[in-house]
Amino acid sequence: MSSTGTAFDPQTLESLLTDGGKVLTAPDDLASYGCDWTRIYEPAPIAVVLPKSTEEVQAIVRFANEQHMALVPSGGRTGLSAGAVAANGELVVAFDRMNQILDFNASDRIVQCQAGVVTEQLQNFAEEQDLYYPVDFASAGSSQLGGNLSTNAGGIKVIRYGMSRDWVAGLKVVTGSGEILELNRGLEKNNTGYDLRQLFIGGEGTLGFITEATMKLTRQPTGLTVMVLGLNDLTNTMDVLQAFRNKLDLTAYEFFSHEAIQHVQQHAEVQSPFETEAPYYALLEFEAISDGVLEEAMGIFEQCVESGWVLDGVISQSEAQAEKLWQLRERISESIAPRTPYKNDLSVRVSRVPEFLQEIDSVVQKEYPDFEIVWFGHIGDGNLHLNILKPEDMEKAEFFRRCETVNDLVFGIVERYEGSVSAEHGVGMVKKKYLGYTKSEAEIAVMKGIKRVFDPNGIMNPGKLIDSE
Ligand SMILES: O=C(O)CC[C@@H](O)C(=O)O
Ligand SMILES: [Zn+2]
Repeated sequence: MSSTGTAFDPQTLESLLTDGGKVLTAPDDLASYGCDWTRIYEPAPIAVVLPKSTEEVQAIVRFANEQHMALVPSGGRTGLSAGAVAANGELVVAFDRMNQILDFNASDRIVQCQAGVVTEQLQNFAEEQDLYYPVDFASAGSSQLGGNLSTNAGGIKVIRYGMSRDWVAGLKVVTGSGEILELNRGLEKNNTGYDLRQLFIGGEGTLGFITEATMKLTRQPTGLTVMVLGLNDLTNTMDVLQAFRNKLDLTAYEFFSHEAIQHVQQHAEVQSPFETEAPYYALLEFEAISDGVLEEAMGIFEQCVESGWVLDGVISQSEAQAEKLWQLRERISESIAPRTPYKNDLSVRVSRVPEFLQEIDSVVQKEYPDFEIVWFGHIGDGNLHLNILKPEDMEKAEFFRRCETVNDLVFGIVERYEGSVSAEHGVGMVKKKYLGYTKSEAEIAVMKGIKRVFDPNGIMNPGKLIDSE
């Protein structure tokens, strides 16, 4: 289903919004609410509806079923796989007005949020309670919880804290058939059969929409200290990771190329970490809870230099310095955005990263001799972001066509290494046709069966993740 079956009347829809939600139809609103950060597809929604409550979402879903109308959920619109793009006359359900923190329980250490709560809002709330919400990424200032959960967002602290999924104590959802389900209700232990909450996390809104989430919080980290190391070889990154990981609990282990830093520096005032120029860099973070931990870290650093893996390094002496060093990594994506990058978000098991990296790198060097390649990623989780930048004088369509001709080679390697074609960005429209490189036919058939149970009329975010038939 791609568009409304009968003539759509915004007023009829608005009359169902009894808690103060509203409907927008102005061209500017359609353009901004109908797309995400992918910019591949032209937004073309029929309207945008901004509900205020779960009951209003339920009314919208029931209305859409009656009208045979497709719905697309919209959060902070920071997605990179076109999971929240409305390009086919759909009704966008935007969660901006469902942005309340509803409840907090200090002894359970859980906080109940509406789906439109912004990641940073939750992080700040946790801090006010002297606690910590550890899922973090560069788009934390605009991404919303509902979108984070629908894509099971990861980010820069996964090595220590896991993905969004690991922090969900409960969910309230409206299914595609218009039922409200309350899943898990904040329980730590609940072995009563299928955990339906997990289907909605990473489900990209194809089964139903998350309207509320009860999130776990943890203790705040102390003495976070950042090291940036210059490396002379891609594969040394893993030797360095192992050396540090054997002795320290890292809270992050990221890597990026010299080209990535150059883009950040052209885009913003961010200093080089040190004078020695290195082809690749690793950024690692740990809690320096004592002088002993710092000494240990310095000792490992020296060993890495002696082994010839590390060319130079810097360690933060204050929170402000740590934040500056993080900018080198966190601002990469925004700095290359104007070059309309073709994105790959690949993962393999950590032990297989060195070989995998080398194979992918040699295919990429051979197949894209005239394109600029930017490597970076959460390498401590086996997650690589490979961005191919569009030459300024090439048409967008021609550029994407050329990049797609190499996909079978790249994803063929991913398949051989039993990796994933989408580590943390979801599938959406962009990666849908490549799902078979990571999931078997039997798995995809089961997914389609599940979709039919929750969304019998196929109105929930159609065309994303899997096809209904
Ligand atoms: O732009 C990208 O390819 C990655 C974006 C984000 O996941 C990051 O790690 O910065
Ligand atoms: Zn990432």
